[in-house]
Amino acid sequence: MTSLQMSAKEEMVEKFLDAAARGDVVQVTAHLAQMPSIVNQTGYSGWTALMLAARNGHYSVVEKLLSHGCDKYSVNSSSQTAYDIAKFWGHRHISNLLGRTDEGCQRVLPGSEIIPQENYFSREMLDRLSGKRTDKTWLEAKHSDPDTVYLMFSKLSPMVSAPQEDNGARGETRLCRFRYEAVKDLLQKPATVLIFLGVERRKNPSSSSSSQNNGGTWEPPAWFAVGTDEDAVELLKRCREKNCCFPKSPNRDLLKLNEEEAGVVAQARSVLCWHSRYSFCPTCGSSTGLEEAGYKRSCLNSECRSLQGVHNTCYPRVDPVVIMLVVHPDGNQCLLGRKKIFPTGMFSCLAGFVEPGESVEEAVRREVEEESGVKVGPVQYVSCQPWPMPSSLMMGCLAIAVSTDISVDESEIEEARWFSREQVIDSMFKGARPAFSVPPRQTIAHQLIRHWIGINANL
Ligand SMILES: NC(=O)C1=CN([C@@H]2O[C@H](COP(=O)(O)OP(=O)(O)OC[C@H]3O[C@@H](n4cnc5c(N)ncnc54)[C@H](O)[C@@H]3O)[C@@H](O)[C@H]2O)C=CC1
Ligand SMILES: [Mg+2]
Ligand SMILES: [Mg+2]
Ligand SMILES: [Mg+2]
Ligand SMILES: [Zn+2]
Repeated sequence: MTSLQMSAKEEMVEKFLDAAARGDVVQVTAHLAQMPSIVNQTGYSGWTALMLAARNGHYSVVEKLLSHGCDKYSVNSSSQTAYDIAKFWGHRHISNLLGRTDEGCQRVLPGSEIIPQENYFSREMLDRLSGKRTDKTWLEAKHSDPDTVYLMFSKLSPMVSAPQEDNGARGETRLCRFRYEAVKDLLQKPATVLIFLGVERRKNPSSSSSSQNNGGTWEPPAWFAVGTDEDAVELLKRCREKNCCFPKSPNRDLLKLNEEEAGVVAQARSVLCWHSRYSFCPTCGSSTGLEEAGYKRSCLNSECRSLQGVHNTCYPRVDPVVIMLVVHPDGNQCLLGRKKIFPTGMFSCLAGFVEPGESVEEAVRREVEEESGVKVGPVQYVSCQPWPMPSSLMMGCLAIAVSTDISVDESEIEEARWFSREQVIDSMFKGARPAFSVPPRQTIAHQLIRHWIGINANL
């Protein structure tokens, strides 16, 4: 290309940008017809036609540019999108238009089809066999089966054998497993809650297993959770393993189990938490009784409305929560926040409960805007994590910001910041001077951040 052609092209770009800034939709259309690739060009100011039209409130030019595939996520030298500019200058109709959801994931997150890692607490080691929950004969036979495994919970905490920290041992924290003989007295007590968790998924009997059903075929061992109010010190005496305890801090101690046992605990703990909170019927206040091997609680008042039809008060709760890594429109920064209760220096993904009648995508947009003031456009689901404190289901998403100014909701978030990809990599892989610390690897927050780095690494 000669210098004369270059300047002719530059001249055309400047004329196009000028038309957009003046709101001359006829001229803008003519330029786009003559040279479609002009749509995302920037002039000397580093602003696109969309930014200029947004600055001056020219709605029809903005519409025209968007209809020609203009990139609404590009940023000027101050990291502002056209959305930011329209909002700053008070052109609400334009910021609403630019804030609408549509395409955009592929541009900001190319390669986002990468399969995410499995999350902690999500592994299903047991087959839940929900059909057996109403089969009393089968369940009773399993109770006394010598292969059946019982897990013991006190105050919603499972008995574990923990490695001794003082002598530097680095063993694994493991669930203590009991046989029928060691718990049968507890099963007779009215306050005990017994939950059928499922049967092991393994297909072949090990040499020590002898469990058979009535037809004589081998069946994999069944697992139950026992929730009891008995004295914890006395309960610990029942176990032959060393260093047993009921950990005090679920948020910290339950993250030390292996993946398989963590999955079983996620199931057992959430159901036990629900029983501990639903002793009385939320509809009429009468006492409730346990049914279906621990998966139902029904009101004992025969007149109660909750006994007609399907009532969600009768079944264990799952509370949906959205958790999202918000990606800057430039694709190279992400938004992380910290709550006051976080350890010093730790930043994590924003999160919040889904409200009734709300989609996952809308919950992501609402929570991000409430907590950080940042507006989100496209939302992409990545993976989820059961979080048994007490019964959240964390739905992990990547979300693309359409605005970049931060204004935190101080009642919930102490600080929120954009971190560059380099800062995130440095913090995650313990670089020389990490800007912050990341949440532990067992959290979906950690995995979402890692997932985003993985996507970017493919650029
Ligand atoms: N696994 C992970 O990586 C992470 C897990 N989490 C979990 O997500 C949950 C939700 O995140 P937040 O930012 O606290 O939510 P949030 O931003 O919605 O604010 C929490 C507030 O929402 C209200 N709320 C609405 N529905 C509720 C419900 N069903 N249960 C309890 N409170 C409810 C309460 O006033 C509560 O204080 C947390 O409880 C936490 O356990 C949060 C961040 C990371
Ligand atoms: Mg919130
Ligand atoms: Mg929150
Ligand atoms: Mg909320
Ligand atoms: Zn009732």
